[in-house]
Amino acid sequence: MNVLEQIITEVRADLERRQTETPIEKIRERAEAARPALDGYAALAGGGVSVIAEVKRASPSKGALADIPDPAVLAAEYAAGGASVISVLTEQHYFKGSLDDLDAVRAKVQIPVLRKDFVVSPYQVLEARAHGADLVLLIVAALDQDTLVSLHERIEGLGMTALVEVHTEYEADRALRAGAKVIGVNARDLTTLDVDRSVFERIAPGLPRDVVKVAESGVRGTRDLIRYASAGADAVLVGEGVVKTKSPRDAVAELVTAGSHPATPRPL
Ligand SMILES: O=P(O)(O)OC[C@@H](O)[C@@H](O)c1c[nH]c2ccccc12
Repeated sequence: MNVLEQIITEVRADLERRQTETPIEKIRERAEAARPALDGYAALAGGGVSVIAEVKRASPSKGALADIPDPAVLAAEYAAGGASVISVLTEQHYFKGSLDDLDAVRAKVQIPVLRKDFVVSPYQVLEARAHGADLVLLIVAALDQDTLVSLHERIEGLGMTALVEVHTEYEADRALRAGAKVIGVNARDLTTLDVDRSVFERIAPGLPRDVVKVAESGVRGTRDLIRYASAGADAVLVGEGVVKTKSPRDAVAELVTAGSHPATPRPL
């Protein structure tokens, strides 16, 4: 089994436990009672390169990254630094996240929040909405085409935005066929965990204009952001590069500034 398959195996076991504890009807009720989702597409499509800042305690490639005793405090720092969206990892074994983290962040910030997990079932989509998510990650490599299409429909049907993650041209084609309007190109291969930033440069130019293009992984500073921006990125998703800094707010602000359009010259 590769890393992605290992993670998915545990995610399915966790999911089964939650499903026996809380029936889907209950989660559906909570999803319907939640405040309507914010517009994730609009948040990312705005001028310049938007920054999605991630609450990430650990990863399978790096192990522990940051303690993050209070994810709400970190998310507020990101928002103050100018992040457009906050990404919250909710996978518990490899990333040390939880739905409690999602709740805490949701209660704190006014900007859209992404549920970052290995979503394989409609139950997880309803859960995301019930916990206030505005965007949900779908990883093409983890899903067959029919499941991808149906999960994508459910996300959009609940008023949320799907961030559809790809790593190859073939996966990008599958994402487009599923109707993806926001596509994340992950520089990290989830089966080997290797990072290759040129993957974005290969795939992004082939995507339609109106698709929001998100460069995921490998942004360590403004140089990486500028490289992704010149290859057509509308947004970057940053985890390690912002969780590990002394001031996450300043780190995000620096990226936001580097990604903003050069000021239009004033007419004399
Ligand atoms: O920490 P980085 O290199 O900035 O990466 C962030 C993000 O792209 C990464 O966390 C990620 C991208 N796709 C995922 C899917 C599942 C879990 C995590 C991810």
